[in-house]
Amino acid sequence: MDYISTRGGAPALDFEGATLAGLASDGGLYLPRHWPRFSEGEIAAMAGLPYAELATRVMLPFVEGSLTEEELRALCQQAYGRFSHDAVTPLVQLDEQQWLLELFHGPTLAFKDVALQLLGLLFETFLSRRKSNLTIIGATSGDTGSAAIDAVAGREGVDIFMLHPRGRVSEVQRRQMTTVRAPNVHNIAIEGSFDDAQAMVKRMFGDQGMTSRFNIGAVNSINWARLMAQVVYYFAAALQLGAPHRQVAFSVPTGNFGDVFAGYVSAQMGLPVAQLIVATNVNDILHRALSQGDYSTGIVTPTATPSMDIQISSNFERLLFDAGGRDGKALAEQMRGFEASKAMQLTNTQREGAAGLFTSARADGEEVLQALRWAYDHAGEMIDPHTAVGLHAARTSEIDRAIPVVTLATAHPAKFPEAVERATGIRPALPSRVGDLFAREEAYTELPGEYEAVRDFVSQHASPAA
Ligand SMILES: Cc1ncc(COP(=O)(O)O)c(C=O)c1O
Ligand SMILES: N[C@@H](CCOP(=O)(O)O)C(=O)O
Repeated sequence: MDYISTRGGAPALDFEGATLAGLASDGGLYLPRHWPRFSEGEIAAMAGLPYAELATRVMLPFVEGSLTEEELRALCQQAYGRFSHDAVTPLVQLDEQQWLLELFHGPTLAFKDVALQLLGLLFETFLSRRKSNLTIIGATSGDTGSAAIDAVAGREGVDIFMLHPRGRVSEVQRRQMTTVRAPNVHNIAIEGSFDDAQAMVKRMFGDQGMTSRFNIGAVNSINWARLMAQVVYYFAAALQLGAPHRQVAFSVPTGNFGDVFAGYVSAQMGLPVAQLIVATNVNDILHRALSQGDYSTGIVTPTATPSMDIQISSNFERLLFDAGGRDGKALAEQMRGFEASKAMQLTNTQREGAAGLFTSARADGEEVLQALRWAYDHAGEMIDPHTAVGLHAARTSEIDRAIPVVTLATAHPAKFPEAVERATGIRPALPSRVGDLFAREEAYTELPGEYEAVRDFVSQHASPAA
């Protein structure tokens, strides 16, 4: 399988190359040249498989040429062996139509672990083959940071520099990053929003002064391997609910558009996905883009769902490319316009391509609290506020009653105790597996929201390319 850039100007790479490259050299994002498709019989044969085996079957076509089936299986068994639930991503029923897919049973309590536990192992495998090293530069609104740090802390040949927007992540999220003491982990709090941090990360991939000295790599969902691993749990959920013989809809709390794009990929692979609901908080650029074609940014508003306080959604570019006819040159032009004006209109082809599968909804602060309360009062489930954005969208969307609707439960409620307590009156306790988080000492560097400051810090602390 080879991978092409959404902007048409970078060389095609194999899976190993795309995983280590992170972002394409033309500023685009890598995607498989074509979507592998399973037959109905092949999907039916996946029912009941243990998660690591299902992951092996679903991801195998994507890693062809870079990993053997046995190698992939061994990595999946190792990655998913660290989850605290045997099912890895268990499904919970809320009422006749509504379901939750719990994605927070990994080491750092958010859905990011599902992909990042595997990505850490993929890096290790590929770097040892190449006798090479990697300088990871990442941006986080709270959850990617801790999951990536957990996945690579102490690993040979990898340095990680993780930028978070100062004061805009929850205390649990911050501590999960800043209390990890390993010489290869560098936490940086910058002034500004997640979007500012993400823009600096992308700029570093295009900075020749940096790329000539360091092997820059990505752990954000700009890295294709992240999305590939997230496709698996759509299969896991749909198979339990009767796929391939029954359609299933998903509601996905959305920020950077990575998780919901993984759902789109599952549909391209043959999973009977009836609908993907893109659920946003008041930072609703994606809701406006999908409902009106208007992709124009505003000021990022801080909310009780900080991980989704994002306006520039990296992976939306992947959808615009695929649903818009895979015209890299035209998309590069469109993205250049967007980068200059921070606004663009979707073309008719892009809107029609997306409309087949995607709908969208937006939840304000009060609606988030109401959804949290409903889950607790009605089904006895304590959910986190991001999940509540998804649940609000699921319950207010018009979907045939015969189709189950699965909301992705993207984080453990104890990561956001204030919002949960406000809605339910109960403060959720941290699971014992995160240990003495509040007793540990924190360490991080504060930098202004200026690219040059971050670049100089990375230059001083990273290991030169090997
Ligand atoms: C808890 C939580 N929910 C939802 C999201 C949104 O996911 P995505 O960025 O893949 O759209 C994030 C951050 O990405 C998150 O951390
Ligand atoms: N919500 C994310 C933002 C980064 O998204 P990613 O999926 O592209 O890594 C976070 O928690 O950091």
